[in-house]
Amino acid sequence: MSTSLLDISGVGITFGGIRALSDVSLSAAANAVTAVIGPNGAGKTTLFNVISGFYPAREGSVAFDGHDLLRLSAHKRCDIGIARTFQNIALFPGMTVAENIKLGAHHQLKTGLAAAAVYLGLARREERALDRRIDTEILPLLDLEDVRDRSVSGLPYGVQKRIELARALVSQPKLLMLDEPFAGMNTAEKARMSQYISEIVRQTDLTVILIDHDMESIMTMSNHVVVLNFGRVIAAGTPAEVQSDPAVIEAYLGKEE
Ligand SMILES: Nc1ncnc2c1ncn2[C@@H]1O[C@H](COP(=O)(O)OP(=O)(O)OP(=O)(O)O)[C@@H](O)[C@H]1O
Repeated sequence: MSTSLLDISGVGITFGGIRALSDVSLSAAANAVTAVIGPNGAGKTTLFNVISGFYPAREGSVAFDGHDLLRLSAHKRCDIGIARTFQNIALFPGMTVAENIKLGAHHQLKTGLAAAAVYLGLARREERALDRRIDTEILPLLDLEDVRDRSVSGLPYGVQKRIELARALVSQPKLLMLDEPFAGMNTAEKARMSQYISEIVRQTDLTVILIDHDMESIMTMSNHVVVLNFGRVIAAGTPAEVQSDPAVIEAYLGKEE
């Protein structure tokens, strides 16, 4: 049996009168891909915001790698190995690809990039080690070597999404949360992105939890799928299991009269 890295149990959250999550429990197996799907407004983003610490959940518990996550600040959650990408591209267009990726590690540098810029001894060594890791590990992993020194602006959308993935990976997270990694992509870009994610999970000990609406990508690349509807878990299992689950079919297609 696979061990889980993230265990969510009985999480609930209410905004005004809206019950966004109700008694949500799920586990993300270590070194595997768990997808959270569901119709619009089902609570997927809210769940991500609870895990990453943007929303405070007062009901339930979230255990991550031996930590009681709900007690920790969002910043501390980054420090213990949780990274996240966002639905909309949030790169700095005037900076190079390597510079953008480097920003993903800034909170880990003891000396900070500002100090590194003035070449203090420790800062310089730290920055060199980071540059080396980006060049030897991160860029090859995502086939970004050729665009290393290119400005991000003007690069194709699919490449920019890969740079975001690289920026999230540079902090060497244990858990990577991907918010709609396939949104806005064409079929070829989606296929490449799902191959990259699968390959990274295969080559490293990374655990991925993602939310998206693209069923084809999710069903081909996920090990485990959790379905939310109206803030509740209505199904969980392998892609084949959830696809044939009557509650899931009803949530997406509506009940036949
Ligand atoms: N900060 C907030 N304040 C008030 N209501 C919120 C807030 N965040 C989420 N909600 C509500 O919680 C419910 C779940 O929203 P959420 O964005 O998590 O759904 P989702 O599954 O991510 O939807 P989508 O697929 O459309 O992105 C919705 O009714 C939404 O309006």
